[in-house]
Amino acid sequence: MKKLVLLRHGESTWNKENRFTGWTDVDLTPKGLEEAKNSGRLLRENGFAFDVAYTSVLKRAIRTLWIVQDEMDQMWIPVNLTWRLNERHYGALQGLNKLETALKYGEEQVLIWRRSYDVQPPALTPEDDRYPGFDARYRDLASEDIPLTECLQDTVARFLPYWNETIAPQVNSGKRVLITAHGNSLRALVMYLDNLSRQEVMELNIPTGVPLVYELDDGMKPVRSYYLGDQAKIEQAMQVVANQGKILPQP
Ligand SMILES: O=C(O)[C@H](O)COP(=O)(O)O
Repeated sequence: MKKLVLLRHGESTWNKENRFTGWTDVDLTPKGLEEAKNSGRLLRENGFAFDVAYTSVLKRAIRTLWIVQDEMDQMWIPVNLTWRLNERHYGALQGLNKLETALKYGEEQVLIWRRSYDVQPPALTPEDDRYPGFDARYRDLASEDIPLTECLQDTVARFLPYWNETIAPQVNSGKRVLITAHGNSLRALVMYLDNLSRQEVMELNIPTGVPLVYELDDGMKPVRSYYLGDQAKIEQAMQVVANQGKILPQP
């Protein structure tokens, strides 16, 4: 049986402030650091070990990986960083508070921006300070690969070739692979692995800092997938993610 572990980074400062983040390079909060440490501990206690790891070029995912490696005493494994695992680019929404955006544009519109498969959020202009083309880490990208905004379909389109050409062959050859990435880049992968419809993927919310284990057969088809940890708490954490763009009655 082939095994693959997916891990969304721990809570970031902008997760805590409920802001659309996308490619903004924010760091982990103390709670996020703790979630990363806990993930590493859970993986170690459950007998996991890795041969190779993949992550994005954003520090919340990179730091989560470092903490997991440290906790597992596996600082030595090869680590590959790729922009193709970055969070979905949230366009001109990046930096805005999700609740304030729902109050301004309506919950329905925010749900469409967050979870529809093929509706892009409003785009940045290339003059915007937030345009990734100004950032040294993307200087070798072709300009058509640098997003101004992305819907999930765009994220699937930039990530899947990397999965097929680089990560999947490693998993297929029996290497134990860890991917630390982001809510929506991981939704793109889960959609592909579990063959989810556009409708089904709308309901998929991945919590921060909880390892998601996939067991795959020889044809790379998932036989089973499960989160490691307290299942009731994980359900709650998924609901928290789902609720981020909702206008909820005050308790
Ligand atoms: O980029 C972000 O804001 C988050 O990492 C993911 O956000 P979402 O759950 O609102 O898509």
